Formats: sequence, structure tokens, C-alpha cells
Amino acid sequence: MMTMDTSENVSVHTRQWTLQPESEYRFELDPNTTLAIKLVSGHAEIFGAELAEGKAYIFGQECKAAVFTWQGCTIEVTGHPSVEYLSDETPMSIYANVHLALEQMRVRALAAVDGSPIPEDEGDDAIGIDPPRVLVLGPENSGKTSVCKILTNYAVRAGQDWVPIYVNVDPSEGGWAVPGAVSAAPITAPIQTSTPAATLGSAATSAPNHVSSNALLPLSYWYGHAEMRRNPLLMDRLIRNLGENIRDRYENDAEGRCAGLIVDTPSSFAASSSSSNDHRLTMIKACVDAFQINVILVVGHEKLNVEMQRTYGNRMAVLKIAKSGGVVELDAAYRERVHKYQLHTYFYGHVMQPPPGLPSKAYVQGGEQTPDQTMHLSPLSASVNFGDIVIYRIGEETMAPSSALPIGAARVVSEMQPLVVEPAIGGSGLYNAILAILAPPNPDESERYDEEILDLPAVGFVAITALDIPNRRMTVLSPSPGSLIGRTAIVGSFEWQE
Ligand SMILES: Nc1ncnc2c1ncn2[C@@H]1O[C@H](COP(=O)(O)OP(=O)(O)OP(=O)(O)O)[C@@H](O)[C@H]1O
Repeated sequence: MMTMDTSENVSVHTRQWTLQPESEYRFELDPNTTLAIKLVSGHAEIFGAELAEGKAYIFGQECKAAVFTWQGCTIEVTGHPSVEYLSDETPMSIYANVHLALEQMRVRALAAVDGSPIPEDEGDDAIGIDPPRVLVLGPENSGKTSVCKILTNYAVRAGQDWVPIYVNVDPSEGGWAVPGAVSAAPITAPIQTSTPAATLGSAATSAPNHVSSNALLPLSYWYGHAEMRRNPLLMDRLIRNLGENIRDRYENDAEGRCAGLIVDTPSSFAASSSSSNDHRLTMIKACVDAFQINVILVVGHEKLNVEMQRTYGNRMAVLKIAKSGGVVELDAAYRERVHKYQLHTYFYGHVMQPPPGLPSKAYVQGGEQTPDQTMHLSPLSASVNFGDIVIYRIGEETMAPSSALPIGAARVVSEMQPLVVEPAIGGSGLYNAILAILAPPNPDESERYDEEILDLPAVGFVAITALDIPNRRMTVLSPSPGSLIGRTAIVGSFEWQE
């Protein structure tokens, strides 16, 4: 371990760690600090994505992660994490075995499509010729997202050109969009880890083209809230929409289909408080149906495992896998801050400065070589008329006072009903609101239907930063220049904070 002074008199805290085979270096960062990690020798990976030797990878925004090695390695770490330690107790060999079983399913599925001989089934169970479509369930902080990343990255690295689909139905996570969205994306390159503001890597929707060479093209629907219980019916519908889109995509791509898919879920699918019980089983069923799930992985939760065995064990593989001791308990305040980082990154991009003492060039952020300010986005603030965008809220009335109703009449709003929000009415809830801008509705009027809005994917997100009621205008912050006039938007419960 060494601490040294550079010519600029900045304290540089750099030290080397030697990792034994099958062990990992775990770290946690405080706000406003960054950490750089360089692989000096050997092989290492972060949630399944390999590190290139000699490159400094940078981490920030309270990132918590681990560098794992199968064969042993030496890494050089610069910066001051709040927590750092080595551990040789990891569930990685279990995860690798799961990967091998999934890989076998892919290979058999492809052989069946190509009409070549189907390899022998090495396991005990007859696994058929279906590609793996995996649902990952587990309680809060069990490491579901990390497991999904590891399994996806191993598939991408398998050397078979698999392009698995990663599905994120955890709206508090945000995936490649903003928190409140549920999405799916084909994964062509390993998902890098550098900040919780982009747990699943950066998306093409907000980054300019020149930095998004390996960016993903996710399909997103806007749920608009962090919590599943806010509107389970809407969630159910969006899950089914995602599933339908994926089935359409695969219709003419029998080989592509063989890579399978991995579904990351919110912890509320596993929570067993009695009030949420019905909903969560309905949500699990919605996923099983929508994504034609044939493998369920339960991360570290015996009761849920037994429940899933009972419900689905006769139709598919249900497997309990160990939780990693490295998974960090994230509290509500941390999750709140991460939502803020995610929204901010969506609009402004994010450049992480390397820790003091490292040159600001020559580091890698999120898998992209980002020498200068290329991850900085310049969002636009535009003033639009109230009438230019039609804004809906799903299944919640906020505006018209009940006194406007006939005496004795109760307002009945179905959970799924899109209601127009009138910005000119006080209490519209639009000030500082995040809106999802939807894809255009069907151009063929005869194909339209009342709830079509629920089935339109989100093409981008904007924030309303000012409302001028007397002049009927609002200021809208948007990461990309396209015109908003005539667009349809949905507002949820996420707020923009500078
Ligand atoms: N082995 C590890 N070492 C260090 N940090 C880890 C490790 N595994 C996971 N983490 C971190 O712990 C946190 C929680 O993990 P993760 O997001 O995978 O859990 P989750 O079950 O998906 O969470 P949620 O409760 O949000 O659904 C994340 O910040 C993740 O990066």
C-alpha cells in the first residue's frame, strides 16, 4: 500500500491487491468520490464483464461492486472507497454452473433450429430444445440484478455470438431509460458497471451517436412509479406488452431466439407481506406467460423457492441459488439518491473525474473510451404551449375538485383509465414532473382504441421545469432536439430536481 504526493501536491492513494483464484475485491463508494481500478496481471471481471489489462476503469456515484477473478490476478486501486475488502467466499461457481446449464439449452435449441444433431443432455432433467427464458426472483438486496448481469455477460462472452435479451421489469431500477420505466434490450457486448446511474450500461436514447457505438436500443414502457403496488394492473399490462414485442421480434429470427432472455424483477415480487401477496403472484404469472419462462431462479429465499416449486415446479426448472455475501443493503435514502443520479444522467450525461492524481485521460467509463467530455450531453430547454402536448395520467384523478361533480356522485376512475391532465388547473402536479413521450399512435384511425396509450412505448423522457399559467406555456427540458408539438405524454410520480 502506498500514499504519495504528485507534483501538484495532491494526495494519491494507490495500492495493489493480489487476489487468489476464485476470490473478489469488494468496494463501496461515498457520494462525490471516484475510484479507479486497473488490472495489472491475470484475468478479472466485474459482474461477468472482463477487465482489459492495463486500462484504468473508473467508478463513481456511490457505486458498489466487486472485481472477481477465476484464476487469480493483481489489481491497482486508486482512490478512497468507504469500504474495501477481499473475500474468497462467493457464489460464483454456482452462478457459473447455472450459466453452463443455460448454455447447454442454447446449444440444443440452435441445433434443433439448424437441423443438426442435438447434443446429449448432460443433466438429470430432460431440458428439451427450448432456449433458456429465465425469471430471476428474490427479496430486496439479494443481488438479483447482479445475477442477471453475470448470466447475461457470460452468455455474450460464450463465443457463440449470442445476443440475449435482458428484460428489466423493476421500475425502481430504470434500466437504460429513467426510473419508472420497464424495458427490454438485446445485449451485444458485456454490460459494464461504473455507476448505479446506469446499472445496465448506457442507452442510445440519451447519449449522442458518437459515444453510443456499442449502446443498446432498448424498448421501454413507462410505468411512472417506483412501486409495483401503485398500479399492479398497469404493470401487468406493460409486462405483457414487452412480452408481445419480444415474441414479434423473434417471429422471423429462429436462430436469434436461441440466445434466450433473462428477466430481472423487483423485490416486491418476492415480498411476502399479506397485502401484496395477490399482486405479486399475479405479477410473477404475468412474467411467466409474457416471456414464456422455462427457468425460475430464486436468489437466497427458501420460502419463495418452495412456493415457486409448488406452483411451477412441474412445468419448468425452479432453482434456488445462493445470495452473495457481497451484496450491499441499500436503504431508501440511497435508492432516492440513485433515482436522482439516473434522471440527471439521462438529461446531462455524466463525466466522472478520475480520483486525484490520475491523469484525466486514459480511463474507461462504462466500457467506453471517454477521453474528454464526450459523456456530457447538452439538453435543450424549450418553451411550448399548453396545447402542444397532450398529457395523460393513468388511473389517478388529481385535478377536478369533487365539488364539480353532481351532488352524491362518486368519482370512479379505473386503474387503467388514461385521464387528460390540464396544466392550467392548479394542483395539476406537472411542475417538475417527468413525462414519458410516447411513440405516435396508429396512423389508421380505425385501428385506434380507448386505452391505446397504455400500449405505446416511450421514445424519450422530458421534465417540466416551469409553468406559466397566465400565458399558457411551459418550459420543457429534453435531452434531444426533436419537436414536441403534437406529441402524447404520460406523467407518473417521478420529479425532476436540479
Ligand atoms: N459481490 C458483490 N460485492 C460488492 N457489491 C455487490 C456484490 N454483489 C452486488 N453488489 C452490490 O450490491 C447492491 C445490490 O445488488 P443488486 O442490485 O444486484 O441487488 P437486487 O436484489 O437486484 O436489489 P433490489 O433490492 O434493488 O432489487 C448493488 O449496488 C450491487 O452492485
